[in-house]
Amino acid sequence: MVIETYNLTKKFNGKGGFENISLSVKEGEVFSFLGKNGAGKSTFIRTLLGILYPTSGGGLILKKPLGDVNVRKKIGYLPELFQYHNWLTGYELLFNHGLLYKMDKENIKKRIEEVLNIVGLKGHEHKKIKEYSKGMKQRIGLGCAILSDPKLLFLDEPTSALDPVGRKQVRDIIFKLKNEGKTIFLNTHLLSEVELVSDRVAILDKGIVKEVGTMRELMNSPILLSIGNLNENIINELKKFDPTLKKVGDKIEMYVNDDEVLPKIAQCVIKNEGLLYMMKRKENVLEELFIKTVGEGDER
Ligand SMILES: Nc1ncnc2c1ncn2[C@@H]1O[C@H](COP(=O)(O)OP(=O)(O)OP(=O)(O)O)[C@@H](O)[C@H]1O
Repeated sequence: MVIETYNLTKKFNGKGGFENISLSVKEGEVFSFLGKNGAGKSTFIRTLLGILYPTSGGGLILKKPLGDVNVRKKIGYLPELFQYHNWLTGYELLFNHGLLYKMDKENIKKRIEEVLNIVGLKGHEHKKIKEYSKGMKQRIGLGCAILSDPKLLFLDEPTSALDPVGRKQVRDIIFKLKNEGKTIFLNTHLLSEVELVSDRVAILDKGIVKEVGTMRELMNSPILLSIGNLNENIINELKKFDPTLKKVGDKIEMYVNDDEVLPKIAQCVIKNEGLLYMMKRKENVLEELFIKTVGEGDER
């Protein structure tokens, strides 16, 4: 495991923060922490990084106790609302970041070239950051986070402030990093991001983990089929797969939860000369689960 926590709790004078979080993150996975504003996501990352001292409980990062100074060099962190040094060029920002990591100068120069390609800023590195768009600023922030080639990356709301194009660019970088074998811990409140990039998700509500699982476990999304050219035989046979199937116009609509039955349904449709008009997963399942879990009330 790359991250393990045991009943980890951080409170501020008994309030806010998060409590009793026990979870583990495997090497190479994208693990997303999903929660409303104020749920405790940033406090959790900051506690894992050793910036905040836990109130109780503990954990391991890259097999070392939280706060271990040597581990910090192997971790990349893109904080929420990263403060950019607007007067520097992208290149200068990356270079200074490398010096902070105590990398040697030749290595920094070599790594900057790689990082500029990964974050898609090659050709823009000598512009001042004040001339960068929001998306470019977020990508140079990501560049800083990956400069030391860390095994583990913490990204705190990396796409919240971006337009759809900027979001896609950041998402593509996350995929690239995942393909390189990095482990990524992502904080977000954007459900669409979670659906697209995560292997596993935890839903955090007022500091408490309410759900955790793979996307498939959490979404367990039924599949909707619409079938026409009906006769009594086909309806009776399809009822075995979904006893609650409904007639809608001249077609039937039915739901199944298990992909394994799809070939059997296909055989039944073909045998009875039915016509398959639609087959799709039910949408917004994660949104429904999220709202059910955290409620529609205001943040705390
Ligand atoms: N330094 C602090 N002192 C006191 N309370 C704090 C401190 N930092 C966070 N909190 C409180 O802890 C709770 C969790 O805050 P946190 O910033 O971790 O939430 P979040 O899920 O990251 O939200 P957001 O998406 O708005 O950043 C909030 O109630 C917040 O007010």
